[in-house]
Amino acid sequence: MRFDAITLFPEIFAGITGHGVTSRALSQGLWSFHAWNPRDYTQDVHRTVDDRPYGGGPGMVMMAAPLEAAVRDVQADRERLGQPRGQVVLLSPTGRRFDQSAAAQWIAGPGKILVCGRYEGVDQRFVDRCVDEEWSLGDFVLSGGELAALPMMDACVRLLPGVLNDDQSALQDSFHVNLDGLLDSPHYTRPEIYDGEAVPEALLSGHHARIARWRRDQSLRLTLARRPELIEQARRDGRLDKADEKLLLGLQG
Ligand SMILES: NC(=O)c1ccc(N[C@@H]2CC[C@@H](O)C2)nc1
Repeated sequence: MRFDAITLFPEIFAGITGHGVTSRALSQGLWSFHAWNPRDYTQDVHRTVDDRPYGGGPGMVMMAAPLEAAVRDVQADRERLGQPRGQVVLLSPTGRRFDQSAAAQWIAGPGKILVCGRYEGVDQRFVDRCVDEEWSLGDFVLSGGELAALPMMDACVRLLPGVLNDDQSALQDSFHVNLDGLLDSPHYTRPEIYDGEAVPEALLSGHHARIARWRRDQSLRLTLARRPELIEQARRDGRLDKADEKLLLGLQG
């Protein structure tokens, strides 16, 4: 999977290219990353990438020309390497909401070209001419598209075969956040007694079926309390078994 980022601050991407499982996966060739700075595609001595908004208003807007020139260079680079084109994505609060199923869809494709805006936004003519999709991390405003692109890239890379091996954090079900779309159960590690607080006895039993049942019950309780709609979704998808339904019946009364 190849990710390209059009960004004024390539160093931000060190957050995933330089640390942790995503960094190791990069060095193993499980994915690739290239940053392209619009400032490198300016013609003037001041390397201008932004200007004041027509119609007035606060702040600055990113100009179309440097952004388009960068996107065209990415596409030419992919073509030169015989790689598929890849969709141009603008990170924006007005975009479609990213989630785990979006990550699963993204990794099925050739890899996105992520346009990371700064200031108040980007010239609409660039959007009309070059952008295929707009995606949002959530209903909030960030200082730059990079801060939405990073988590999306991380969620995708973790799903690639070979990135998370079996004994790392629980294998991700490709459709939902944690094991089959329920919220994760609580985690504990040494010491067994922490400031007088013990680890739940089930987890010390060494009885795998009992441990799995305890974790499942914890997930169901937490999901019912915080995200009941995920219970409904699991029920519709037929992912709740009889023991699950029995527990839920007891909780919901
Ligand atoms: N919720 C999000 O995913 C999101 C994405 C981008 C963003 N800010 C950038 C800065 C200027 C404009 O290009 C958009 N804020 C929020």
